[in-house]
Amino acid sequence: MHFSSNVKQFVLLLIVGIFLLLGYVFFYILCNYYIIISTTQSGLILFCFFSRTDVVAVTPWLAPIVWEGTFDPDLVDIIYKSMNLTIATTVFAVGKYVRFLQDFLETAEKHFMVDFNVRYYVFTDRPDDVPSVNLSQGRHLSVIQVPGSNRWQEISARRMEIIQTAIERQISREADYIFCLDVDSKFHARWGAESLGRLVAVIHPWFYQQTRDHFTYERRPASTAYIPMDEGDYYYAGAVFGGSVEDVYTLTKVCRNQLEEDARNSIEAAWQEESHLNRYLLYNKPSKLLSPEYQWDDKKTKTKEVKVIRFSSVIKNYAEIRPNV
Ligand SMILES: CC(=O)N[C@H]1[C@@H](OP(=O)(O)OP(=O)(O)OC[C@H]2O[C@@H](n3ccc(=O)[nH]c3=O)[C@H](O)[C@@H]2O)O[C@H](CO)[C@H](O)[C@@H]1O
Ligand SMILES: [Mn+2]
Repeated sequence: MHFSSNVKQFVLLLIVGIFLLLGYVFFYILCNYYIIISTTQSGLILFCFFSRTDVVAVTPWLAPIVWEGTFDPDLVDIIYKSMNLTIATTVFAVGKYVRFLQDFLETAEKHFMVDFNVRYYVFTDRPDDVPSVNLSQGRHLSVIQVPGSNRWQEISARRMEIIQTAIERQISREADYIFCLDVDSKFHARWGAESLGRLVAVIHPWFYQQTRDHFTYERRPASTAYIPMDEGDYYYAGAVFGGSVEDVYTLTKVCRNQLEEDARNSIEAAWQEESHLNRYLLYNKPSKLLSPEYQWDDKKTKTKEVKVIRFSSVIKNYAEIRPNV
């Protein structure tokens, strides 16, 4: 009798122990892996991948921040490729910046939205100098002539107005999503459908480890791009923004109006359209953020969090390439 009550206690303890162990394993898996079960034409697929603990992968308003290791490229492709989407890509090559087009387009063909319908819209004052690059099936390129300027600040800032007009005239009928990118850049690795969202911005590579007081927002209240010292979420790069064509249309329209209002008041924001973009995104939160993997700078030494550089600005001689200094 005495012996059997000990056995009972032992068995009970064993069961509790097993449950605790299972709970621990379950909790560990929950915290460290994403497990996704998906039904596809070929049946049930189990996706299981390790999550990152060295970077923050979500904003305070619960928008994902896309880092390598926070998504499964195979799953993303299965979901998005069946939708037959078209992605517009705007790129400006005004004046001497046409020289960047070849590398930009050739590397985009290798890495940007591979197997999707892509429409490049190249805005330039030198249409004859646009290189002919072999495009894969489902990919198109339109050249749109725009005026030149003797001020780089104006070329950079006028992009908002020109993109807004191009969306109205053409892009809204031709694409579902849009990315607006700097031309002085190259793709190095996959940039796929994980980047798609309603309103998408990229965290600037020089500021992702900085606190808000170091952000180079426009600080003069006289500008419509003004952000007070105690506000701001991230410092976004002007070289990459995107989203649904509709949402990007609103963004470019608002930024364009604010740039024009500033011009009427003879004030130019510290970083032109980048300042206005930051102001817009403070009050219209992006639904997805891209990590600096999607906008690196070749001048910057790679940091340990950045496992893969997907797109980066090339090193350029500003004095030689820009129309003014
Ligand atoms: C990484 C990043 O966020 N870069 C931003 C930054 O410096 P950046 O040094 O990247 O500016 P930038 O010289 O690349 O100019 C921005 C873009 O404007 C176009 N362009 C410019 C000058 C010219 O003569 N011809 C021409 O076509 C071209 O597409 C270029 O990529 O500040 C700029 C001005 O505010 C923009 O906000 C850029 O996006
Ligand atoms: Mn640039």
